[in-house]
Amino acid sequence: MSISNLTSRIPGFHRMSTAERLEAVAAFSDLDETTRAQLAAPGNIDTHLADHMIENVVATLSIPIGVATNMRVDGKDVLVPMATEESSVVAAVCNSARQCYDSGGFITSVSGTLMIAQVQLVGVTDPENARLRILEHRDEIAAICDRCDPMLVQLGGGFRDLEVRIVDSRGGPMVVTHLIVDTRDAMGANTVNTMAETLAPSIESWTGGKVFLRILSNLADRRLARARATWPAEAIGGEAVRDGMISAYHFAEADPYRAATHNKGIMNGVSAVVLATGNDTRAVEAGAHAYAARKGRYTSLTSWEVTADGSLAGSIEIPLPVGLVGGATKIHPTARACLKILGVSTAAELARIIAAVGLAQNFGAMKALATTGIQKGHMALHANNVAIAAGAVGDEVAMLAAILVERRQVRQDVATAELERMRAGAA
Ligand SMILES: CC(C)(COP(=O)([O-])OP(=O)([O-])OC[C@H]1O[C@@H](n2cnc3c(N)ncnc32)[C@H](O)[C@@H]1OP(=O)([O-])[O-])[C@@H](O)C(=O)NCCC(=O)NCCSC(=O)C[C@@](C)(O)CC(=O)[O-]
Ligand SMILES: NC(=O)C1=CN([C@@H]2O[C@H](COP(=O)(O)OP(=O)(O)OC[C@H]3O[C@@H](n4cnc5c(N)ncnc54)[C@H](OP(=O)(O)O)[C@@H]3O)[C@@H](O)[C@H]2O)C=CC1
Repeated sequence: MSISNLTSRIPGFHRMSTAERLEAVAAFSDLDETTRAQLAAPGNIDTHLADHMIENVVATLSIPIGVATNMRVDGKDVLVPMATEESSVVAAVCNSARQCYDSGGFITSVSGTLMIAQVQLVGVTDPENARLRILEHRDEIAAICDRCDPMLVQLGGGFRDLEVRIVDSRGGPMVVTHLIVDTRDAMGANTVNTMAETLAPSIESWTGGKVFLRILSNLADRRLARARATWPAEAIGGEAVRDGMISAYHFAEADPYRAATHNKGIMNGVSAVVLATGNDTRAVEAGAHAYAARKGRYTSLTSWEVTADGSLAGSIEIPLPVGLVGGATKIHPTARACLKILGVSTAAELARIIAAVGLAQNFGAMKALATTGIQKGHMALHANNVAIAAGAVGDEVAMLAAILVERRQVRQDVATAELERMRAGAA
C-alpha cells in the first residue's frame, strides 16, 4: 500500500507499548529492518560517530523521539517524529491535529529555498559609489559563486540574486553585500559561507575597502514556510473557546512579554522536528525570533482569525532553513530514520511539515491556556517525571503520577512522601 493511502489518525496510539507504536510507524512509513533496528536500539548513536561529529566527546545524551499522529498536510497523512525532553509537547500536536483533521488538516507553501550570505565591507569613504561598483559586477559575482559549488548548480541551485545595502553603524557606514543563493535540499550555511569567502578579495579590489565578516545571515527571510488550518467552532468546544483563543492571540500580538512565551510554545514543536531530523535548532530558532521582530517590535509568529462561517483560522509564516543533506542530517542514522518516517523527498516538503507542526503546537497551547489552564494537561503528563525524580520505578511511576494528579499537587516533596507511603503500604 502506498503511504498516501494510510491514515495518520491513530486513536489511542499513546496507549500502545513502545514496540507496538514502532510497528505501527514502520507499517505506515514502510520502514526496512535496518531502520526499525536503528530506531529500536538503546542509545542509538555510535561513540565513534559521535567522536567525529563534534570535539572532545565524552558521552552522548539521548532525547526521546515521540511521533505525532493525526497530521494531514496538503491532503497527505504524515507521521511526524519529534525529539524533545518536554512532556505534553507531542500530545498537544496530536490533539490539535485531531481537531482539524476532518476539516482538511494543514495547507502549506514555501517562498523558496534561498539563503543569504553577507560580506561586510568597511573603510570606504564613498559607500554609495562602492555599492554601485559591486552591483555592476553581478555577472562575475554569479560566476564566482557558482564555481564554488558545481554540484549544487547541477542540482538546480546556485547564485540567484545580489543586494548591496549601506548599513549605518557606530563605526561609520558599512557596505554589506548579500549573496542570495538557492541551496536546494541543503540548509546551506557551509555552501554560502564558502561563496562569501571566495568573493571577498574581489569586492576589496573593486572598492578599495576592507572586508571583515563573510557569513550567512540566520534571518532567512527568503526561505519562509507557511501553514494554515481551520478548526470549526464545534470541533474545538464552541464559540466561547474560539473567542478565548482569539483573545490569547491578540495578547501575544500586542505584548512582547506574552509573544516570547507564545512563540516559545510554537518552537516546542518546530525545534523538536528540526532536532529529530538532525538539523540545526539554533539556526532555526535565531531566524524565527528575528523574523518575529521584523516589524520593529517583537510579536507573534502566528495569526488567528474568525472565518465568515465562525470557524477559527490559524496561520504561521516562519523562516525554516532545514536540509535533507549537509550538517548532521545524513550522518546521524536516527535522523535519517526520522526522515524515512516523514517520507519527505525535498527540504521544502520538510519545512512545510515543520510549519504545520508549529501551528498545531500553538493551537494546543492557546486552547489549554484559554480554557482549563496549562497545568491540567501539561502537569498530568509532567507528573511522570516528578514521580521518577522522587525515585519511583516500574509500575510505581504511573501509580504515583496518578496520585499526584488526583491530589492536584504535582510536587517533588509530595511525590517523595507519597512514594514512601505507597511502599510502606505494599510491604
Ligand atoms: C495534554 C493535552 C493534549 C490533553 O488533552 P485532553 O483533551 O485531556 O486529551 P484527551 O485525553 O481527551 O485525548 C485527546 C487526544 O489528545 C491526544 N493525547 C492525549 N493524551 C495524549 C498522550 N498522553 N500522548 C499522546 N497523545 C495524547 C490524542 O490525540 C488524543 O486522542 P486519541 O488518540 O485518544 O483519540 C492538552 O491538555 C493539551 O494540548 N495541552 C497543551 C500542552 C502544551 O501546550 N504543552 C507544551 C508545554 S507548555 C509550554 O512550554 C508552552 C506554553 C504553554 O507556555 C506556550 C504558551 O504559553 O503559548
Ligand atoms: N550561522 C549558522 O547557522 C551556521 C551553521 N553552520 C552549519 O552548517 C551546516 C549546514 O551547512 P550545509 O551547507 O547545508 O551543509 P554541507 O556543506 O555539509 O552540505 C551542502 C552540500 O551538499 C551537497 N549536496 C548534495 N545533494 C544536495 C542537494 N540535493 N541539495 C543541495 N546540496 C546538495 C552540495 O554540494 P557538494 O556535494 O559539492 O558539497 C552542497 O554544497 C549545519 O551543520 C550548520 O549547523 C555552519 C556555519 C554557520
